[in-house]
Amino acid sequence: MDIIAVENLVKRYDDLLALDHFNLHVTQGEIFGLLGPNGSGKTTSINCMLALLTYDRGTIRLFGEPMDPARYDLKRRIGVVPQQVAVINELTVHENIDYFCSLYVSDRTRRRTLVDEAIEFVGLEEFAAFRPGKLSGGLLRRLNIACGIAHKPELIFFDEPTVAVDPQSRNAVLTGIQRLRSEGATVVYTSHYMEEVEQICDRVMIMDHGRALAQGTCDELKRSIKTGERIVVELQTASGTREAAASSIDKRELDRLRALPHVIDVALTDNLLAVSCEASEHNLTDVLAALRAGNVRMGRITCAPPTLNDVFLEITGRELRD
Ligand SMILES: Nc1ncnc2c1ncn2[C@@H]1O[C@H](COP(=O)(O)OP(=O)(O)OP(=O)(O)O)[C@@H](O)[C@H]1O
Repeated sequence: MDIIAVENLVKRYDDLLALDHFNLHVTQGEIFGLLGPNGSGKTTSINCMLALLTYDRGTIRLFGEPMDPARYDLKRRIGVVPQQVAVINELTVHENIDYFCSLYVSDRTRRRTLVDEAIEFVGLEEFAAFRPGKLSGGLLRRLNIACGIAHKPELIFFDEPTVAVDPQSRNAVLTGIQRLRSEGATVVYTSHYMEEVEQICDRVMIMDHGRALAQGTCDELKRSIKTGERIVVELQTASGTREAAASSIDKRELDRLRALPHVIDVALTDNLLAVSCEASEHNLTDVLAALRAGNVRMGRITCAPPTLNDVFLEITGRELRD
C-alpha cells in the first residue's frame, strides 16, 4: 500500500514555483530518499505533506486518507525530524523528549517508557539531565531525532538530519534510521549528500526546481544514464608539478581520447584527466593504449562506476553540489 500518495502538487511562493506538478509515492516499510540541491523543493514538499503549508494545486493522501490540517489522527502516526534543531533550551534532554512525546501520548506511564527508549535509541543516556546548551552539535541532532520519534510513529520524515554533524554522529544517525525501518517505520529522508542516500535508501527521487527528474533504486538510476564508468588518470611529468603535468598532454591526445568509440566526455582539471565512458568491456585498455601512444606519463589510475552525481549531472548539466 502507498503510505504517501502525492499527485500533481503545485506550490508557489509569490512568483517562485517551488513545486511544479510534483508526484510522490512511497510504499510501506521503505526508506525513500529525496535527493536534490539546496532550494530544489525538498522541505517545501515535506511541509505540504504535513499540512503545515497550503498549496495551490494537487492532492496529498497519507495512509490512504486525504491529509489536511485537522487530521490529528494521521498526524499522531507521523514523526518529523526538522532540518533546524527545534528543542526547548530551558528543558533538559529528558524533559524535551517528554514534552514532544506528550503532544501525541497523554498517558504518563506509557510516556516514561517511550522517553527512556528514545534516549537509549539515540545514545543520550549520559546526557539525560543536560540542557541543550551543554550539548555538542552532534548530540543536539540526536536529541532532535529523539524528540521526533519517541511516540513511535509509523511514518517519519527526516529533513537533512546530518547537516553539520561529525562523521561519528552521522553514522549513528544513519544506522538509527535503518533500525527504525527494521522496526516497521516508513521513512522519507531528504539530503543533498548522495553518499548517504546511496547508503540507506531503497528508492530515490532526484529533484530540481520543484520537479522530480528521475526516480528508482540507486542501481536503476545509474543504469538509466549513458555513463557506464569513469576513468581518472593522474598525469605526471619528470618535474612533478601539477601544472607541468596538465600542460604535458596536448589537444591532439585529448582529441584522440574523445574519438574512442565509447568515450562520452574528457575533462582535464589540474593534473587529473577524467574520461567518462559508456558501459563497455574494453574502456580502460582503450584509454590507456591511447595515452601510451601519445607518450603521456601516468601515475595513479582509477576506474569507477557512475555515482548519483553523474545521474544528476547528465540530466541537468550541473553538479549536485554546485
Ligand atoms: N517561505 C518562503 N518564502 C519564499 N520562498 C521560499 C520560502 N521557503 C522556501 N522558499 C523557496 O522555495 C524554493 C524551495 O525551497 P526548499 O526549502 O523547499 O528547498 P530544499 O530543497 O529543501 O532546500 P534546502 O536544502 O536549502 O532546505 C527555494 O527557491 C526557496 O528559496
